[in-house]
Amino acid sequence: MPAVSFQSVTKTYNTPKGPFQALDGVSLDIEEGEFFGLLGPNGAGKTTLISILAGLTRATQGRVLARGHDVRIDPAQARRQLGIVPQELVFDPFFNVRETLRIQSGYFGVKNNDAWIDELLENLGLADKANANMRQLSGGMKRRVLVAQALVHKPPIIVLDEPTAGVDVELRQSLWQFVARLNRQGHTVLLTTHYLEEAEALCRRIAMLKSGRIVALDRTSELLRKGSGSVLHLRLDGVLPPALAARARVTGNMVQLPVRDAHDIESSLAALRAAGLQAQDVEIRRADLEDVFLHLMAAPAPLAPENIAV
Ligand SMILES: Nc1ncnc2c1ncn2[C@@H]1O[C@H](COP(=O)(O)OP(=O)(O)OP(=O)(O)O)[C@@H](O)[C@H]1O
Repeated sequence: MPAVSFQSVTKTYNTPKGPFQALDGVSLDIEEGEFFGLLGPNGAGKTTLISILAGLTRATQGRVLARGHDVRIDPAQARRQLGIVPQELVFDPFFNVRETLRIQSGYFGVKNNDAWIDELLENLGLADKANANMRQLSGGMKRRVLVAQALVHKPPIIVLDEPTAGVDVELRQSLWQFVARLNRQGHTVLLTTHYLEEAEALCRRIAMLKSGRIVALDRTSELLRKGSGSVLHLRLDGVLPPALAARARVTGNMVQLPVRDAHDIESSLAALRAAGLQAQDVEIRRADLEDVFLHLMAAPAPLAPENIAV
């Protein structure tokens, strides 16, 4: 049985301008014990998908199961399987950190949970803040409490929606160490992130969403292998010829050009010379997940579900 199963999930929001389809037939199984990444640009539908899993939003069509429990038919059991770290910081300002975690424990019917609460506080660098009032904490500290809150009932499935947005390097590292440890202990992890290097380092499989559809779903290593091979990095004063500009990523005078092989490198440099341009600081690097991501996001239309390599 998969840890999470999204089955032909569709979501249409009613907006003042009329219906808006945020998800269009998303099907996806996440296996028990997987570290799974959900990537996509702003507005792709990631949070909508997670909100449906969390029971906060209703799918217009389709089914979502958490360890076999339908989030619509059996919401309490489904919710118990999940520890969800939301994107937004929402708290009751009247409690301190320990009280906040005890209340959350009680909500899930977990009693005498102080040993685990202490372990969470320790691992998330919150031990000295246990008695601090929530409103006294910095944004980064509040985010740590959100993570602790999500984990307080030792959920088999941990869902992290952009957990490292606006978080310092120290917390990022300790958070990932802790989540990786929980994953090794058997917890399933579903992560959405804009930090592609995090997804590349942590996730065994990745789904990429674009305009509410899955445009890629594969092992991270396969996505990297199928990606554009290598990338030619160079500095250029001048305007790229149109044929190269169509496939290049340009930031100021830095140009990144996906290349397949030595011949492609040679012909790209020759095209620059022919245009009277002098490339400087030329370097060839292995394509990373960001290159694959940008390549897929630049594609004109998302793939129909039946054309996706699984
Ligand atoms: N309650 C809502 N009513 C109407 N439209 C909505 C609502 N919530 C989300 N949307 C729209 O649905 C689309 C998907 O939004 P969603 O928040 O799921 O994207 P996302 O991939 O999580 O983006 P981000 O990376 O910015 O968080 C967006 O176009 C968004 O504007």
